[in-house]
Amino acid sequence: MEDKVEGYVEHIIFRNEENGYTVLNLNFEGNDLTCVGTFQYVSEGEYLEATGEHTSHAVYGEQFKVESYEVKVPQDARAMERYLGSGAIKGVGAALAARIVRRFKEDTLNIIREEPERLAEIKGISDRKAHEIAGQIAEKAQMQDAIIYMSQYGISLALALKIYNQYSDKVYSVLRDNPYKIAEDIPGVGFKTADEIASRIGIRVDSQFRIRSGLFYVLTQASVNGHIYLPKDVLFRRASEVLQVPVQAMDQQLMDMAIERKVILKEEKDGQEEPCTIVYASQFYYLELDTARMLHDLNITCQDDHIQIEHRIKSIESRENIELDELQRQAVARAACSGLLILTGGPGTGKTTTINTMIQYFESEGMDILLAAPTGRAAKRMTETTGYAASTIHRLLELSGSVEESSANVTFERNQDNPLETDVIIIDEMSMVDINLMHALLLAIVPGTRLILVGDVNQLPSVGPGSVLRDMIRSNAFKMVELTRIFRQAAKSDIVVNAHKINAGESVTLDNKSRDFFFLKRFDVNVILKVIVVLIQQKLPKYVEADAMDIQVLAPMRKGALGVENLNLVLQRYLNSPSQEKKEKETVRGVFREGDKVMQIKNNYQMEWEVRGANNFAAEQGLGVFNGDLGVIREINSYAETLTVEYDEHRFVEYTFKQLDELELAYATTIHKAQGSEYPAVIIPLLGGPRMLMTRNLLYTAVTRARKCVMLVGSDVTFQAMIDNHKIENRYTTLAERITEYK
Ligand SMILES: Nc1ncnc2c1ncn2[C@@H]1O[C@H](COP(=O)(O)OP(=O)(O)OP(=O)(O)O)[C@@H](O)[C@H]1O
Repeated sequence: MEDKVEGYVEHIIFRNEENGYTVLNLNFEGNDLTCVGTFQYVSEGEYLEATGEHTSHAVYGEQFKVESYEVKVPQDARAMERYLGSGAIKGVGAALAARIVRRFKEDTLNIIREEPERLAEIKGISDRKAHEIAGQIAEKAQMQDAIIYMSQYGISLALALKIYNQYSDKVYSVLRDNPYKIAEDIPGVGFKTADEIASRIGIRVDSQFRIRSGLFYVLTQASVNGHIYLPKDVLFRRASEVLQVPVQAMDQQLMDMAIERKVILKEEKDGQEEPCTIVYASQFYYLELDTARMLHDLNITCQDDHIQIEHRIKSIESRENIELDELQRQAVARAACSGLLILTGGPGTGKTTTINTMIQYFESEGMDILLAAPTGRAAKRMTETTGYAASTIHRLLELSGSVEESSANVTFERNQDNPLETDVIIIDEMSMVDINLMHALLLAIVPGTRLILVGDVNQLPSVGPGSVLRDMIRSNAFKMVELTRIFRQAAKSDIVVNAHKINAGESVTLDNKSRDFFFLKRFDVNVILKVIVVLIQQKLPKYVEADAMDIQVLAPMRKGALGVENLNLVLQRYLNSPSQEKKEKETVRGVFREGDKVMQIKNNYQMEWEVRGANNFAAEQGLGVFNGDLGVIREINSYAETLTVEYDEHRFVEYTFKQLDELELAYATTIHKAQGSEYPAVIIPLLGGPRMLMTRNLLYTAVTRARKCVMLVGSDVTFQAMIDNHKIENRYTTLAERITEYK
């Protein structure tokens, strides 16, 4: 039976800001009642009239299930006092609320609204404060109305608050005229969300705003897949699928967007006979253009005495007791007299040895050198192999403000106004650097500084848009040394030798006579899973003298029986099975358990870590956990709602349960995620997969992640098919063209 109750919101016990589900205490004339329901907007101290049903809950006892409710303007003096003094109005506490109401009685709210200056009659309230209080009350009412208005179009409370904060009272006209604007203005809101809202509001499918927003959405989506632009016909075709609107309706809108400089249109040959129109989101066009210009400005050749350079290199060789090969020597000499140099080569071709000699060279010249790499793990490896401190590029540029990385709106303290003060900058793992990061890096480098870019162009391209290293090489505009010889030391390793074979498209002998490269032919998913467990639990740790946790499974895909998600479930079950002693935390994406291997999946420069000494004292503290960092869950505390992970070098990081979306199980990871990292042993399950994905450079990247042992498990047919699939991911980029225009 339906009932009505009314009273003040005494206390909000629980609230889900996403869907508005709320449990609160309602107080009416001294009696407390627990109410449960969906409240779009509610705050403590408000007076509610609710319709619903009295129920009895087994654990929580008497409750009122709210069907609908109305927020009432407080009518009597007591209600007003409670409302004002609830803490909802900044600067007004219970005592001040009591004084205000004592003076104005039932007229309090009317007076605040109509003649706010009269509040100043009360001791302790200045004219300014009086207006502030009135402003807050008006604002609250306005916000409440706006949220209720938005809720009729299915807009969640959390989103409604964001929208309101962006537009305040203009929210009505924005939603009525062009709801697609929210996709442009509010971070985290995409075309799809805006489109759903628009359809509920009744915006026409062929509205010009919808078409424009859809075109822009398709361009943005393309950049998520690495592209800088799209050919116009590809853009129209994809937009037509998304919007379900014929291509003919799009030309006019695209022209308008070009006039507004939201997009840039260019005629480009794009590898074809006839030039075709290509479309950039403006931001990307200028990213490439500026990057090309800055690269051009850095690319100066200094006049140096070649004989002296050779002499200096020789003395380093004799001091270090090495003999560089001709190309390595050329690389060092070129680095000495060029503003910009690219050094490439596969595994074991002597890149690190060359970098080390360059460092020695510049040091002997008294120059300052900075080393950096795109990921935390790559930077750590660079530090280990060179013996000099290397940082991430983000850290080098002193990322500020935002927790998020790799998006265009990240800001850096180091930029054109505050450039890096150094003579030489060496960047490793250049293949992973996307156009945003390259642009940011170049902004912080003044011409005259030497920039040395080191990488292996056959690795997978950057996750973010662009293919900077490949395009720079393709432009032929910069000095480059490509190391090709595999050194004797490295040639003993079949990992290195086979990686080069894979890269050259040659067959690899799979007779398991190797000491570090094995192929276990298995064709049944369950058998493969079992083999992987045995390898990690029993065989590999001893073989490579490492902990089971350091053996990394690398899979091509996330989905499927041999995808990362399923592998992690299986491996968690076997390698860290549930037990009384291990606490667990359930999340939407599965269970985390003490002892689990996990990975941080985004850069978080604000996250605190500490190295714990005796008695758990913090012996050292610092900031920053990076995308790809691997650790082990040491403690789950369900009272404090925290989960503690131990990362390399005994760094402990405490996550609140709310931050757990930054973590993922990491017994297995994708090959893409492993880029820039190395592990003592890797296991690569291979059993079919989409041709688009199963490429030569994916296999090459996976194999080159292993230091001591590669263990492939699965089908040799898939393995060979990957070697044969030399389809380099075709990215729509024009950095090479822009560079050439500067030549
Ligand atoms: N000029 C040289 N003479 C003799 N040995 C060399 C020379 N240059 C490098 N090496 C040896 O070859 C092996 C590979 O070299 P290095 O580690 O520099 O290559 P790399 O390209 O950085 O390899 P990776 O990418 O696999 O780390 C090492 O054992 C190194 O000592």
